[in-house]
Amino acid sequence: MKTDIIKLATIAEKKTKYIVGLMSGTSLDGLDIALCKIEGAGKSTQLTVEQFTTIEYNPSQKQLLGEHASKSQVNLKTLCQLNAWLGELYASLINNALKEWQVAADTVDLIASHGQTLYHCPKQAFADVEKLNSTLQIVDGDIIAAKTNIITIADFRQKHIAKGYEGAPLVQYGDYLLYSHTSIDRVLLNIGGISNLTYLPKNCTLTQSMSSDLGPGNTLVDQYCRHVLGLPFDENGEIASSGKIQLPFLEALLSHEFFDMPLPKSTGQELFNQTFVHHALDGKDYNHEDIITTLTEFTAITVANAVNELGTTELELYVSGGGIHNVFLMARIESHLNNRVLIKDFSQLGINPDAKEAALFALLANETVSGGSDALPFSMGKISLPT
Ligand SMILES: Nc1ncnc2c1ncn2[C@@H]1O[C@H](COP(=O)(O)OP(=O)(O)OP(=O)(O)O)[C@@H](O)[C@H]1O
Ligand SMILES: CC(=O)N[C@H]1[C@@H]2OC[C@@H](O2)[C@@H](O)[C@@H]1O[C@H](C)C(=O)O
Repeated sequence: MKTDIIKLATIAEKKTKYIVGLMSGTSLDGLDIALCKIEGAGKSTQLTVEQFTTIEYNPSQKQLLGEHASKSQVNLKTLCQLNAWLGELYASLINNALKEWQVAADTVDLIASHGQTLYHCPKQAFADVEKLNSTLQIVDGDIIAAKTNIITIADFRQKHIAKGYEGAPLVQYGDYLLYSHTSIDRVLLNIGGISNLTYLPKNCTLTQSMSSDLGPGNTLVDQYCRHVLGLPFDENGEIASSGKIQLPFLEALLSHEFFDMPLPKSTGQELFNQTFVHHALDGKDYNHEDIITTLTEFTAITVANAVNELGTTELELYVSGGGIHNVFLMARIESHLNNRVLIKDFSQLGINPDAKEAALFALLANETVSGGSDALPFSMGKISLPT
């Protein structure tokens, strides 16, 4: 036991660390594994993604996760089993990836595990939750640590809650440390299941930067494709390109009170789901294409509105997340930005956009172990030891 603590103290002093970051997002598509080389800490951090893979969940795994994610009622027994089973699954996927990359486990300093969000409950969006923000990510760090023999830091969002925030987005910290610029205003947009952005005004401090969720990214189209059309998603936005925008439906979607709340805020599929779409449809019988086109336009408008409301005229906008592959969505965002903002691919910042979120958690683990309070105001994540 003490040897693990001494090892952790040695790791904390290392100038260069190898940290495996893990992320499984709200799309429930698979586990992202990023082996990151991290030099330094705080504002002098340099992060390189050395290896990256996404291991897609198989259909029965997706179904099991889907049955528990964002549901107000679940089977408690299977939830309990899921927590342990995901730990076993993650550990075996990490061990396999390291083997494939020919990386010895004892050269990896830490694993940083986000876990699977099952429920996200910020108090400002839930009338029945008067006093507390709460969020729940499962996958037990002890199982990952014991089965990989690597010290694991997991469950990053609870400290954010404990410090009075909503538990999300956490991306602000990584974006600020890695990408803030002395003379350029930057916006880093991520379009995953839920969309979010980080605003980094030129030469900003952490408190002058801001991250917020913006609303549904791909999740409503994904859910419609999956449940109604039997497709995983709208490949390249082809269905959206073939339909018409239905204005009454669009207006009903945009009338959700989340969009009246000021930034920063956070959300999830607890609010933006099939039931929300059903209410917005209000019994109208549009064809599938029109529904998908309108849902995609809804995402484009909410994203572009948030960027426009920042009030910055000259900025660099970098985009990551699976939504970048949706050609129709990206064209509509550009159009709602009045084509005055140059949209850049996140890879121009030197990182594979698909690896960005997994790398963020590697960076947060690095701060927890080696950071000073001059960089981030508090540590995040709980430490699990292998022995
Ligand atoms: N070729 C493609 N064409 C259109 N959409 C795509 C394509 N590839 C991925 N996507 C979209 O991207 C989604 C996955 O995005 P991503 O992996 O960024 O989400 P996530 O990380 O799970 O979500 P979050 O960031 O909310 O946690 C898919 O579900 C799909 O909607
Ligand atoms: C509760 C939760 O898991 N939120 C995720 C989700 O996926 C995107 C958006 O909603 C974001 O707020 C967050 O993830 C990113 C990585 C974050 O915390 O910055």
